Order: sequence, then structure tokens, then C-alpha cells
Amino acid sequence: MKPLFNKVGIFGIGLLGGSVALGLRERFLASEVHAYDPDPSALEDALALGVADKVHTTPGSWIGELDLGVLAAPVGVLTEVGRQLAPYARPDSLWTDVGSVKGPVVQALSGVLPNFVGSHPMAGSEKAGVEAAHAGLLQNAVWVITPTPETPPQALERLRHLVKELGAYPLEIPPALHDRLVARISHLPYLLAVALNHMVARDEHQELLMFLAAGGFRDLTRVASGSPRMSRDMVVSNREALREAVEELRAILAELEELLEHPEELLEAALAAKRTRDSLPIVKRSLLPTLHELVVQVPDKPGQIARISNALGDAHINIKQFEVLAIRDEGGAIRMGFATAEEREAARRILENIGYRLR
Ligand SMILES: NC(=O)c1ccc[n+]([C@@H]2O[C@H](COP(=O)([O-])OP(=O)(O)OC[C@H]3O[C@@H](n4cnc5c(N)ncnc54)[C@H](O)[C@@H]3O)[C@@H](O)[C@H]2O)c1
Ligand SMILES: O=C(O)C(=O)C[C@]1(C(=O)O)C=C[C@@H](O)C=C1
Repeated sequence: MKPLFNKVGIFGIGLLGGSVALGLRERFLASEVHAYDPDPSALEDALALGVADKVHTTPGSWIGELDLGVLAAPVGVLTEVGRQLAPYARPDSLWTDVGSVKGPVVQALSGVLPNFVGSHPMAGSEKAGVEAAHAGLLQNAVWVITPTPETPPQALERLRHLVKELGAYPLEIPPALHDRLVARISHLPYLLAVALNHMVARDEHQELLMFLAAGGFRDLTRVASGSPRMSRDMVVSNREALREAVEELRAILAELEELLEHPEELLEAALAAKRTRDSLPIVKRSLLPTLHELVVQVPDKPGQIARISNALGDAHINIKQFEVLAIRDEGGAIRMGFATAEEREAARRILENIGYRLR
């Protein structure tokens, strides 16, 4: 069968660019993937890892052969990169970007690159570079597409189709609204993660604090481990919307501070927050079908994962999701998801019979 695109170019072959490239390859959506990056080591890695077929450090006539171009460089250079490539691009080629901020990029590149439609996969990680890329990153992710009234309808349709073929869910939102929303759901959390780390680093008991950091601090600050350059560009490019979000948060923090003197009201606020947080479990966010979950307590001994999976495998029970929740000296916990409640109950009986405690 003919792939969706013949030659595809990825401009910036890092975490996101590499993941798009791998998705295109694993799903046979492109016959040839070209990678462009100013960093020769990223290109070497892309070739060695089988992420790209051909690599380039300079734009040139090869761009005219592309059916699809994906800009995946840090937001701060996306506009400049797009403008450099535009003179080479074929008029019937499709162009998009995966940048975390849409307003300025969409405004600068619409009508400059042919058939340009901005987009932003709501998936990522705290790792940077092509070596961390994997096609699964984009699977089941919500992938925002930000058309404007000027967007060519055919280009929009082609991008929607590509996103679905990559295993993600297209969601159309105007660029400015996208930026307002991600300021709250992604950029402010990043800034907070940075702030919390600074607070620890500036404390006279920094070393002691680091020892005390349990799940709470670690979960809340994970994104601070990501690429500082990528994230800096992201928050700076969306600074207007982000400033508004910071103001809102300041006001909320001040309200919560007041409530420290009113424990009953604080409990109400905590309950409301719990309801909000509990209504976004991973399964809903990724739009996967609901799974039936079981949490198994496991001792910290070798062979536990094999013992559990063998016992369930022998009974032909399929584990749809498997997550190690915590590892401590006294043991840990593993969360598993099953397709049906019947399978979960069967798994529960089997694991209880071989001595595990379950939740
Ligand atoms: N990391 C995430 O969680 C995430 C999620 C969604 C979208 N994004 C967006 O994806 C884009 C890439 O982020 P990433 O996480 O893959 O970063 P990354 O650091 O892993 O990769 C960026 C790549 O772009 C290259 N690059 C730098 N300047 C360039 C230029 N002028 N031309 C071409 N390439 C250039 C770098 O050498 C690097 O290989 C950003 O726009 C970011 O906002 C990131
Ligand atoms: O680290 C992750 O898990 C992410 O999904 C990263 C994350 C986010 O804040 O949610 C970061 C920036 C993006 O543009 C999109 C996603």
C-alpha cells in the first residue's frame, strides 16, 4: 500500500521531532524521513537509532521534494526556521509545527509556508533529545490543531488525517484560546516546578530538604527536569497569557493562605480540588477505554514482576496496563489494568491465592 506521504522532513530532530518521525515510520506513513538539525550529534543519533533515512544541516533544494514538513525546533526559533525554509517548499506540500505556543507562530507562518496549519501535541516528557523519542509518546494524545479562517480547508483535513493516523486525537482550538489554555494547564505548572526547586536550592537546609523529597515534591516538579531551552522558549513566547495565569494563581494562593485560619473552609477547598484532580485520571486524559484496575502490594524481592505476570499469563489473562507505583525498602505497589471487570476479579483471585495483598 502507498504511504500517506512520500518524503517527509522533520526540522529539529529532538524529543518531539524524533517521536513524530518514529510514528511515521512505525505506521508506514512516509516512504522517506529527512531530518534537519543544526546539531550534528542529534543527526548522528537520528541515523543510528533509525529515526531518519537522510540528514541535513542546511536547507536546500531537497526541501522542494518534501510532501510534508514538520517544524519541531524550540518555539523561539520556529518562526525564523519556517521563513528560511519557505523559499524551497513546494506549493502543494503540507506544513505544520509542534510548538507549545501557537499565536505568534501561526501568525508568522500562515501564508508564508504553503498549506501551513499550526499544531501542538499535548504529550511530552521531562527528557530531551532524539534518544528519548518514541512513537508511543503521541499515541492516544490529544493533538491540538489551530486553524484560522485563512487556513486552506484541504490542508486542515490532511493534517487531521495525519494526526489520526499517528494514533492521536485531533482537537481544533483557535491559536489565541490555545495559548490561554496551555498557559494554565502546562506553562504555569512548569513555572511552579522551577519555583519550587529554587525555593529548595535557596534554603540553608537544602541538603536535608533533598533527602526529605518524597512523592509530593517529585510529582509536582518532574517537568523542571526537561530541556531548559525548550521550556524557556515556551514560557517566554506565551508570556502575556502566562502573566494572567500567574496573577490568578497568586490570588488563589492568597485565598488558601487565609483559609489556614478557617480549617472547615479549607477542607471544602481541599475536597473541591480533590474532585477536580480525581476527574482527570490517566485513562481519561489519554482517551483510552476505561480499564479495571487492581493494585498489588509486592515485597522488595527479585522476581516479583515475573511471578505476577506468569501467574496471570498462565491463566490467559491479558494485562492491558502495568505501572510500578512505588518502590520502598519494605516493598512497593504495582497497578494493573484489565479490559473487563471479570478479568480483574479472576486476576484478584489468582494473585490472592499465591499470597499477594490487593487493593
Ligand atoms: N518536550 C515536550 O514535552 C513538548 C511537548 C509538546 C511540544 N513540544 C514542542 O516541541 C518542540 C521541540 O521540543 P523538544 O521537547 O523536542 O525539544 P528537544 O530539545 O528534545 O529538541 C529540539 C531540537 O531542535 C533542534 N534545534 C534547535 N535549533 C534549531 C533550529 N534553528 N532549526 C532546527 N532545529 C533546531 C535542537 O538541536 C534539538 O535537536 C518545541 O517547540 C516544544 O515547544 C515539546
Ligand atoms: O512532561 C509531560 O508529560 C508533558 O506532557 C509535557 C508538556 C506538559 O506540560 O504537559 C510540556 C509541554 C508541552 O508543550 C506539552 C506537554
